[in-house]
Amino acid sequence: MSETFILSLDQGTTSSRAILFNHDGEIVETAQKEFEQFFLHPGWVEHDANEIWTSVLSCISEVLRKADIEPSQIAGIGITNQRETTVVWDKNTKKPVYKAIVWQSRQTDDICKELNDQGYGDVVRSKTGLLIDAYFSGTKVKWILDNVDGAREKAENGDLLFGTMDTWLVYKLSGGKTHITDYSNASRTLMFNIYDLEWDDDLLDMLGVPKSMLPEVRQSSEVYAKTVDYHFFGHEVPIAGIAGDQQAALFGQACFERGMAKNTYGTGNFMLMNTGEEGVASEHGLLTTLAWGVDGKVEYALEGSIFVSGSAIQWLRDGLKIIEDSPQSEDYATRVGSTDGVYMVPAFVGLGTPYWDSDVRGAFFGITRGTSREHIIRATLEALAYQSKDVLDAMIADSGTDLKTLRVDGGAVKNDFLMQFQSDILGVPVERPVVQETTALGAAYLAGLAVGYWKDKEEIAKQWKNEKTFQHEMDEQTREELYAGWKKAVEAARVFK
Ligand SMILES: Nc1ncnc2c1ncn2[C@@H]1O[C@H](COP(=O)(O)OP(=O)(O)O)[C@@H](O)[C@H]1O
Ligand SMILES: O=P(O)(O)OC[C@H](O)CO
Repeated sequence: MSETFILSLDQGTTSSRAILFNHDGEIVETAQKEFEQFFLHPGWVEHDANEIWTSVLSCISEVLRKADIEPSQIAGIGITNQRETTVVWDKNTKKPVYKAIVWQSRQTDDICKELNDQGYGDVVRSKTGLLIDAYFSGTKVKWILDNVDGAREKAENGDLLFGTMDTWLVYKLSGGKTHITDYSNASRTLMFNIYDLEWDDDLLDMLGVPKSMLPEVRQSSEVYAKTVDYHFFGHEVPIAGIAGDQQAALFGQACFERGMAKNTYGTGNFMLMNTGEEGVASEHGLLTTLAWGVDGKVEYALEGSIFVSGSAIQWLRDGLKIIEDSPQSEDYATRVGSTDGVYMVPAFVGLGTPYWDSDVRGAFFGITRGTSREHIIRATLEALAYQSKDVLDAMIADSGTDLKTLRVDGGAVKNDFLMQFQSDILGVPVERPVVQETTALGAAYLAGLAVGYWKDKEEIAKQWKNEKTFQHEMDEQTREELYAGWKKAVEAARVFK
């Protein structure tokens, strides 16, 4: 019999990927396609859901062609996705009624302010583990129903469906037969009660969203549907795993024990700590979220969400044009011994954890006549590490446990300077795994468990391999002084609004 593989579809903020994994959890082949970002107004970010769908299809055919395998050799498909990004479509035409509103988009800030002023904050927090912020899907659905001609009426007639990208892709792959999501994605919508594990009528009333729009919520590892055959040249492949990308990365990093944590450095930065079968309510600006539903039970995580990290490096490249590509940031940063007191606060779309301040904007501090391109670049990289220190401090305070090591992944972890500085500023070792595509790997594992490709979580945990550990070398006094400077810079940026 020929070898079989798991196909993982990673639908991210800036690109879609298809990655084939083998039984050892190794990458066999990858395909990637970027798609357009629409910035209609300052602070708005939108995607074309149809373009996303075609980008995924083209990645699937490319990966099969490059790996030279038959669709019958795919044992299962796992899907992982940029979370919260919201698409609403008409079930009769199967076409979106508006662009997909991206997680980063701030177009619902006013709706959020109004809901907060009406005093809904506490009830939202106690039911969803989130706070009322434009980041989450709920107010994005409301915005579409309020602003697209005829949308509310159609929604009330039961003609419109809502989904995050996982839901949209399963719907398309199944030929419009299956309208589902998983616990991890549902927990980011602002409409799902993470303790009762049900869509919440009070929250739906608050937002004016009809229940008929919502997908059925399923486990993160089970067979939901089969692909309609024409996408896979005559073969029906089981779609067997779904998780939001950050929860999938937690799974791919094998953080199965309570207290284990990972940090992903992509467009934004997301640190998640597994808190087991107990949802821990945060008092320090973290989110409580569902990690996954596997084997009939759900597990929870504490999460710190930072909106801008790798995208600040992209801004150095595309906005300031002072580097040609992201990896070059490391060359420049290491040409100077320090930033000479320069700090950068990358609050391009406000600040997430732990500040939750949507009005603050980015800033540089401490600039002198001697400040060079190298200092500016180094300060931007260091800001990524300081933001993660803010989150880790909140996590330690909320969970009451110190972190032994931090597992890292995402595009920017290839930057050794950043990883070393991260370890120095946190005062904990940073572990970079061999397979850094942990998001895709996590989704592959979830699908593989459902179809019996892997036996259990123990087998998966054994596959995790460390590529490099960054040990902290900075003395405590320097760490404290540097971090105190960051705190001052953030506070100063928050004053300037
Ligand atoms: N060597 C590097 N140093 C710093 N940042 C990097 C480096 N390589 C990639 N990045 C940043 O990582 C991000 C891409 O990471 P990725 O995980 O692919 O993001 P996403 O899934 O959010 O689209 C980009 O913002 C890019 O600027
Ligand atoms: O697409 P990424 O990797 O930037 O992840 C986006 C997050 O899921 C947003 O919550």
